[in-house]
Amino acid sequence: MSTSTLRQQQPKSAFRSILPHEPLDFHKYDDNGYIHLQGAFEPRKKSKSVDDNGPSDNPPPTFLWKTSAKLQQALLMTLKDDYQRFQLPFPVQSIEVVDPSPPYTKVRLQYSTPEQAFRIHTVWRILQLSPHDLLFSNLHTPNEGNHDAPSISTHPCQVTMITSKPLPCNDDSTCWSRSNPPKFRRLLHDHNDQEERSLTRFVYVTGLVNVDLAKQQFTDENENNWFQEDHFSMLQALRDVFGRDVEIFLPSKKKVVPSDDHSQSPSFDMQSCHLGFRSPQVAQRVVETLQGQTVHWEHPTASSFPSITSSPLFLDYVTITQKSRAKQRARDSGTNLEKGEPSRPECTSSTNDITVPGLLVIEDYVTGEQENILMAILTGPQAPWAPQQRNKSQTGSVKRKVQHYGYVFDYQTADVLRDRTITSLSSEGNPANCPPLPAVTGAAPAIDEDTLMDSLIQQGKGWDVLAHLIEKTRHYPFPVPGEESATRTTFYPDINQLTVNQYKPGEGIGSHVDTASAFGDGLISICLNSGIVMEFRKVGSGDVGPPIKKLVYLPPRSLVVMSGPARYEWEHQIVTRRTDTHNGVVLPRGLRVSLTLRTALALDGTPLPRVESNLFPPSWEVPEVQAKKNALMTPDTERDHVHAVYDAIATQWHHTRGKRGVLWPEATQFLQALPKGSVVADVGCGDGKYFPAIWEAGSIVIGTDISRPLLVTSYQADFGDKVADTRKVSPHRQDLQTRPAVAVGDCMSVPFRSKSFDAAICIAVMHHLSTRERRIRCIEELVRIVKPGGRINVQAWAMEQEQESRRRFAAKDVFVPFNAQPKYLEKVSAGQSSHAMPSESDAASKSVAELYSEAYENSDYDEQKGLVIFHRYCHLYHAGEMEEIVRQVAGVRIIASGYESGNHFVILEVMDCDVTVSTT
Ligand SMILES: O=C(O)CCC(=O)C(=O)O
Ligand SMILES: [Fe+2]
Repeated sequence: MSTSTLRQQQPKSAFRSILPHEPLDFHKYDDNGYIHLQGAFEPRKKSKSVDDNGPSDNPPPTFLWKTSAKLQQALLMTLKDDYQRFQLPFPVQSIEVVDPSPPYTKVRLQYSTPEQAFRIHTVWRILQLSPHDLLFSNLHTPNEGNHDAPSISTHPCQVTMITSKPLPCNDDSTCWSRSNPPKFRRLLHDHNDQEERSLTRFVYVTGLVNVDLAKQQFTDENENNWFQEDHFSMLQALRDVFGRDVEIFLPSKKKVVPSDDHSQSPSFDMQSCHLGFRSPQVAQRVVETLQGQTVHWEHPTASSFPSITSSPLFLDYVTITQKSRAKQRARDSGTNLEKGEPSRPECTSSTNDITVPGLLVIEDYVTGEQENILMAILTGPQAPWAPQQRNKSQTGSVKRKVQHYGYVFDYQTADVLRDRTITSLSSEGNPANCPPLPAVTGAAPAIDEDTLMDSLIQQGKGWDVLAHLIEKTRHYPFPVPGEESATRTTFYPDINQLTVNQYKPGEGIGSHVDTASAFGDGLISICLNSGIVMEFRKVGSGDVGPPIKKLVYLPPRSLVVMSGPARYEWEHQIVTRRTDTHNGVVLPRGLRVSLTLRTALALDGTPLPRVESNLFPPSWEVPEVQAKKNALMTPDTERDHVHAVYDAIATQWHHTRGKRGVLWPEATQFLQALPKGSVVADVGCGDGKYFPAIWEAGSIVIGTDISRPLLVTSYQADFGDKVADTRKVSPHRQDLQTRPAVAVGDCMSVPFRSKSFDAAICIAVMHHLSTRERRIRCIEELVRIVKPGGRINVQAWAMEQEQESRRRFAAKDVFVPFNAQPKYLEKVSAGQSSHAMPSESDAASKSVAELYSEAYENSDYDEQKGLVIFHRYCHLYHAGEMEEIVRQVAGVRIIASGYESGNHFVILEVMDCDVTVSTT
C-alpha cells in the first residue's frame, strides 16, 4: 500500500494563541504575522414582529454570505483596499474564513510581518471594530429604509494574535511553553539560597502602581481603558520598560477591595508580578538598575491617557518551585505526573516509513456543524452513559466513559452481549440491554442528504443527525486500501453496533485487537472535538526484535477504517497522555468523543439483527430508573444539573446577573398592566430580580424558588449605587426590598393556596424542566394558584437565538456551562458544611479551581482561567412548543404569545372553571 492512501496531514488549525506571559520574540514566530478575529460575521434579516395570534412560521434563517469566499472578498475590500479609512496602520495580505460554512464566526488575517500583526492587534483592541463597521457598506440593500434590510453585529470583534509555531522548547529553567504559569519561591538571604540567586533568571517586582497618585490622576473611564482587556495595556507597558523578550506572569487572583471604599477600583491593585528574563545576567542587570527607582508606564497606543507612575520599585530574585519544575518536566514528556503514568515521547513523524495495510483515514467525514450537534447530544443531558465504565476490562480499568447502542460490548469478557433481553446483570454488573441504534425516519427524502442534515441541525434534531450519519456510513463507498487505483470500493451495510467513547485529556484505551468473534471486518471510528494519535503495533512484533509501530494522527471530524490486516494483525491503542506530538508539533488534547461503528456477530459468524428505533432520545431503562417514573419526583438530571448548580452559584449569580437587573421588557409591561394592588406570585423567583418591578407597578409579590441560597440573596441584597435602574425602587417602597416575602418551594407543587393570586409570573424556569409531563405540571400549578380572570406570564429560552447573540444552542436538550469563580463558591459553602473544602496538603499540590471542582460533584474546572465549570440542564423551546404545552392544561386560554430576546413567552388568562362546570 502506498503511504498516500493514509491521508495524514498537519491538523487544519495548527495555529495557537500567543500566551499573555510569552515573550514577544518576533523572530521565533512565523515569517508572516497572523491574528484571529472572532465575531458574528453573518448578517441577518431583521425579524418580523410576532403578532398576538402566536408566532408566525418563521423560515429558517437564510445565510447572506452563501460561501466563505463572499465574506472573504468583502473583508478584503475593507481591510486591504480601504484599511486607512478604519485608522488601521497596515493592509491585510490575505484572509481566511476559518469556519467551513455559515454562520461564520472566525476569520484569520495574515499580515506581512509579526510586528505588523502585533501593531494591528493592539490598535484593534482600542478601536473596537465590529463586523458592522467592517462589512455594512458591503451589504446589498435594495431599498433604503426597507425593514427587511439585513443587519450585522455591532459587537466589537475579539482579536487574538496567533502563530503556527509551537511554544519554544524548554530546558530545565525555562517555562515559556507553559500555558499555566509556574509557582515561584522567594530566595532568602539567610537560607542556602545564595547560589541560586546568581543562577535564577526570575524576579519578583512590586510597587508597580502608586495608587494615591493614580487616584488623583484618573477618572473611572480612562482608568478602565488603561486596564481594559485583562491588563493587556499594562502588559505592553511593562514590556516597554523591561524589554520585549521578558516573560510576564501577572498575579492570577485580583485582590478583593475593601467594600467600604468605593472610590478605589480593583485595577490599581495590580501591584506586583513575576518576570522571567533571558538569563541570570539580564535579571541581575535589571535588578541593579531598577531597584528603588520610580518608573512611568505609558499607555501603548493612546498617548492621551496619563501615564501610570510606580512607587519606588522593589525587586527580588525568585525561582520556580520544585513542584512546578517537576510538573513541567512531566508535561514536556507528555506524562500525567499526578497519575504516575509512563512517559511516551514518541513523535508521529518517526514512523513515516511504516505502513499499516488496510488502514484508511478520511478527513472531514463530518462537518463542523454536524460535529457540534453530535457533541451536544452525546455529552448532553440525554446521553445514555453505560455503567460499565466502573469495571475492569481485560486491558486495565476503563476510566473513560462509554455508551453502547444496539448491543453492549462487555469489557470483562471482551465479547458482545448477544441476548438483549437480559436486563439483570449478565457478567458482574453489566446489563445486556442498551438503547437501540438511532434509525432514520420514514422513506428516503426527496432532498439531498446534505440539505436534509442542515435542516435537521437547524431544528436541533441531533439524534436524527446521528441516525443519518450511521446510515450514510453503511452506504459509503470506502476505497479499498492498497488498491493502486481507487476504483474498488467496499461497503459495511450490516453495521449494527455503536460505541461512543469519551476521553478526557490523559485518558486512553489499552492496546488491543477488537475480538474477532464479536465483530466483523471493518472497524470504523469517527473522531469528534479533538484529534488524537492512535498507535498501531504489529501483533507479535517486539517479542523478538524491536516492535513495529505506526503512529497515526486522527484529526477531529475524520473517520478511520481498519480492515484486513489493520483489523486482525495490528493492535491499536490510545496512549494515556495529555498531549500528542505530530510532525514535531505538540498538540494538547481536548475532550475527544469517538463513534465506533461495528458489525456485531452472532455465534455462527453472521451479523446479529439490527436493533434500532426512531424514537429519540434512545431510551434505555435500568430498573432503578423505571422506579422513578413518577413525573413529580425530581429527575437526577434536574437535581444534579439545575438545583445543585443554582445552590452552588447563588452568590455569583446574584452578584453578576441579578444585580445588573436586566429585565425582559415584555415581562415588565405585563406587570405594569396589572391593576394596582394585585397580589403576584413569582414562581421560580431566584434572587428576586423582578421584585422591584412588581413593587414599582404598585403590586405585592410573594416569591418561591427551590434554591434556598438564591432566595437568601433576594433579601440580603446589597442595593448599593451600582444597582441598575430596573432594580431600583422609589424611596417610599424601599422598605419592601429588605423584607420580601419568599418561600422555598418546588414548581411541581407550588406552596400556595389555590386561587389565591391575581397574577403569576414564571420566568426562566420552564427551560430547566426535563420532561414534558413536568412542563405541563408547572403550567397546571400556575393555573391552580391564580384566580379566575387572573393572568400568567411564562417565559423560557428559545431554540432560535438572534444572530448577534453569543448564545447558540446546538440541540434541544443541552448542558449550558456556567463558569464559576471560586471566590463566590467559598461564600456559599461557608454556611453549609456539605462541600468538603481543601485540606492544607491538597491545597499545596492542586490549583484552586481543581480543589473546588472536586468539592462540587458534576463540575469541571479550567485550570488556566481558574474557573469551576458547572453544567446547567436546559430544554430549548421551539416556536409554538410552549403553546402546545399550555393546550394540555384545562381552565386557561392563551391571550398572547411571542418571542423576545431569545425567549418565547405566553400570556395566559385563567378561565372561570366553576361557571364552565355549572353550565354542563
Ligand atoms: O476511540 C477510538 O477511536 C477507538 C475505540 C476502540 O478501539 C474500541 O472501542 O475498540
Ligand atoms: Fe478497538
